[in-house]
Amino acid sequence: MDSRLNCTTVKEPIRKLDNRSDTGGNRPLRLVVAALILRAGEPGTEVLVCQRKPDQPMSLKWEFPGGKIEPGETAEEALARELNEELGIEAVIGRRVSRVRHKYRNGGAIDLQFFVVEEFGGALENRIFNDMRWSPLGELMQYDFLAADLGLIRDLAEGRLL
Ligand SMILES: Nc1nc2c([nH]c(=O)n2[C@H]2C[C@H](O)[C@@H](COP(=O)(O)OP(=O)(O)OP(=O)(O)O)O2)c(=O)[nH]1
Repeated sequence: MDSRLNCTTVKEPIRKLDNRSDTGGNRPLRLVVAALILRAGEPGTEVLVCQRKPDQPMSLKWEFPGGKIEPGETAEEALARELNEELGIEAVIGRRVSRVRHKYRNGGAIDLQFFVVEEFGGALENRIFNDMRWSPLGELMQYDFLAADLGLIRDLAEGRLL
């Protein structure tokens, strides 16, 4: 009997299981907050969209500014801190409009909450993004957004959320 063959047949399912856990199975859920920063545009509302840098994971994808909640922070505190770090503004965090859970193939699972920001102090400054633009809500589908954002993007573009 060929024991090496047995070894191979036993190993294969184990490798498959390991891959499956890479998709988020046993990694901690990351709590993330992001902002829909709105302004009155012509003819309708515009929202700030940001592009990830070429050297970041999920490079050049578009997202909303924000990041992970740190221990001891509320969602609103975390978002205000991230917006200050990323854009140099003092944001007034408004109502939460959406919450989704998503599993990324290599990055584990995230719990993502979106808040509206209609007021902020200071001048917007791009500190970390590859690009940043004001987009009319109806044009959001033209950007290559992160997968977790796609449901929200569709709702915003079709006027169902705001
Ligand atoms: N800020 C933000 N993050 C988002 C959005 N959609 C979405 O899936 N994410 C994901 C990307 C990241 O995995 C995570 C946010 O983490 P982060 O901003 O603190 O750090 P990061 O991109 O360097 O990610 P990481 O490598 O540290 O996990 O949430 C979004 O609209 N805005």
